[in-house]
Amino acid sequence: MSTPEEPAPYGTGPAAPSPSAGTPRPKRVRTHHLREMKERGERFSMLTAYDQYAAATFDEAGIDVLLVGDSASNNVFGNETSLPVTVDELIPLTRAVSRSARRALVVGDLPFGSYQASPEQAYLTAARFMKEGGAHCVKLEGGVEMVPQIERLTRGGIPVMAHIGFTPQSEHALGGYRVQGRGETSARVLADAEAVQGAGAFAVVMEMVPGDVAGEVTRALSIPTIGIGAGAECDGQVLVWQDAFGLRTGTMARFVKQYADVHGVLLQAARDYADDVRAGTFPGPEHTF
Ligand SMILES: Nc1nc(=O)c2c([nH]1)NC[C@@H]1CN(c3ccc(C(=O)N[C@@H](CCC(=O)O)C(=O)O)cc3)CN21
Ligand SMILES: CC(C)C(=O)C(=O)O
Ligand SMILES: [Mg+2]
Repeated sequence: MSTPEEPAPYGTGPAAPSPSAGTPRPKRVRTHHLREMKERGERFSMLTAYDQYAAATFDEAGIDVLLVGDSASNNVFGNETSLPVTVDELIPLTRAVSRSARRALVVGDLPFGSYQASPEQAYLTAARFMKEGGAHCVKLEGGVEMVPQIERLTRGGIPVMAHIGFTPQSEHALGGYRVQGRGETSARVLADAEAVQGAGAFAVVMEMVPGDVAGEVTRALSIPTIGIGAGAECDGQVLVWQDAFGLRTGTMARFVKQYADVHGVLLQAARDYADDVRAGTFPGPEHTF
């Protein structure tokens, strides 16, 4: 009698080969290390990663935290916003990243609709990211209103990174891509930050918050803050890698710095290959059996 084939559970297969395969495993970054870095005044870096080679390369480069962002909705699946991406779509990407990162802390980003309804919904979703995706912790968007969810996950052994300021999953409620916490609304950002810390979050992302407000929040909190469009006073920084390394083209948010032109490199490589095939110069004798 044959049993239906089940996927191998996370961590049972051989590790995917990486550029650093064969060298001893570096010490894993853990949530408490980020807090210790804050206490020592050391900055840390976080990037998105959605697949094996990005994860292995960023890990080798010493990026401390890899976020399997719900921004995969735009940057992997081609949607216009982060709203349509599902848990079932994100979990295989999370698994690819957690299998490929040797040192970095891997964060699973809970997508829209998978945790807002209740603390129980949040726990069941987050547990899937940990069990099936191999994530070391999860991220969710929201401040004061997410306290019950953060408390539930934390009590259940799931470390939580919060995300306040501009929260893309609420872009329709917030009225578009807008800086949050200007003027008198800065009190809201500080209240959200203190609420998520009080609920047990180990870190908090602040997105599109004025630099002085982000600085004030960073000094007020004992947990590390991670900025994206939140100035230089945060304890860490995060960017979407396709933005920072120039795979994505077109208009970029002001907070993006472009470190490379991956789009240009890929475009030229693909053109050269197409030209070679058309001209009959690839494959050569050295590529032929
Ligand atoms: N590729 C990518 N990069 C991101 O940073 C990102 C995603 N995708 N997907 C999910 C969210 C959406 N995010 C966005 C998207 C656009 C702006 C933007 O256009 N900002 C403008 C307007 C700011 C304002 O009006 O004050 C800017 O100039 O920064 C910001 C954040 C951040 N996240
Ligand atoms: C931009 C970061 C913070 C994010 O949440 C994502 O990429 O999904
Ligand atoms: Mg996100």
